[in-house]
Amino acid sequence: MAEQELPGLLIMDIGGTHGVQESLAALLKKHFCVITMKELLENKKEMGKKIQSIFVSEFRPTIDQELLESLPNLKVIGNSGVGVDHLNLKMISNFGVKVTNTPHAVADSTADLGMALMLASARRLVEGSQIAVSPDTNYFAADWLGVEVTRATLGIIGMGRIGYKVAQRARAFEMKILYHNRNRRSKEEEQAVGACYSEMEDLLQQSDFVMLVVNLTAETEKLIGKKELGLMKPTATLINISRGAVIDQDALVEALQNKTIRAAALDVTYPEPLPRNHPLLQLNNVIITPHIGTATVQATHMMAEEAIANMLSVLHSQPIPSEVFPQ
Ligand SMILES: O=CC(=O)O
Repeated sequence: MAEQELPGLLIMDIGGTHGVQESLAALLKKHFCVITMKELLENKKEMGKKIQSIFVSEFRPTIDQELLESLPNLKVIGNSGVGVDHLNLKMISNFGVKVTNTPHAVADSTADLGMALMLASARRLVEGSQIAVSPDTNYFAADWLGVEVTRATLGIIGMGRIGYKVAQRARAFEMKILYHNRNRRSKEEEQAVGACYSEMEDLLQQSDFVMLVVNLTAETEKLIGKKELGLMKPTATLINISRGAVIDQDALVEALQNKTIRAAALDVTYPEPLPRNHPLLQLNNVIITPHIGTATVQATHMMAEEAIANMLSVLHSQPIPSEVFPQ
């Protein structure tokens, strides 16, 4: 029997700064004929016809009209990651192409990072580490006291899969957990993690730590601005593991400079990376990590596996585990 040709899959590259890790490429090659962007550009006509799917990893390749027009047989874009704000869903759907994401694979690693940022900011880990390695050995811990996470109040804004995992972890720290979400969780789910539904204003006023875990949409853009920051306690810390644009960054800079809130810990900013002279980088009450919520060996593999399952189900006309639709 003739060997069946594997469906063509476009990826940015293998290895290098913007490429897919070798081990993930090997995983993709088990199910697809992998074609890099360079190979497509070298032979647009022939390669373009072969490609039925695109694996988008770390927002690459960029999906624009020109690329979609050059791929007449494209059926699915498998995004590795949960956030799809970098994809123009409406335009893609006008080409009859489906989009999928990986909400299951990202949840644990992103929730872990949320906890890591909260703890690091509370206990001033970055400053402490800088002090420990500085040539000046004459320092006093009393000059840079942190605050405790244990038994503090955590306000989670966005109680989807990741938000809920944060609540599970926070419970082990005996935290009082408030949450705000479009849809309220069931009584059983609330009780299982000890979380209380709260209106935004109350949550902002009462929380010692406010963690943002919402998707970026037209409704959540600049969700946290001057007014919301003004409601937070001067001792409170803002943690963002969603998308930078959920915060009005100018208002955040002002709040941190004037110390109307204690600190911020941000895995996401706008833009990424920030220009080196950005005021957020000049402040010592801010921790910034370079969008590493899913940057673990385990999560990157699980994301590739989830994306593969999604893409194959589209190509085999089977029910799609995680399809995303234009709003
Ligand atoms: O940012 C990470 C994701 O969208 O999964």
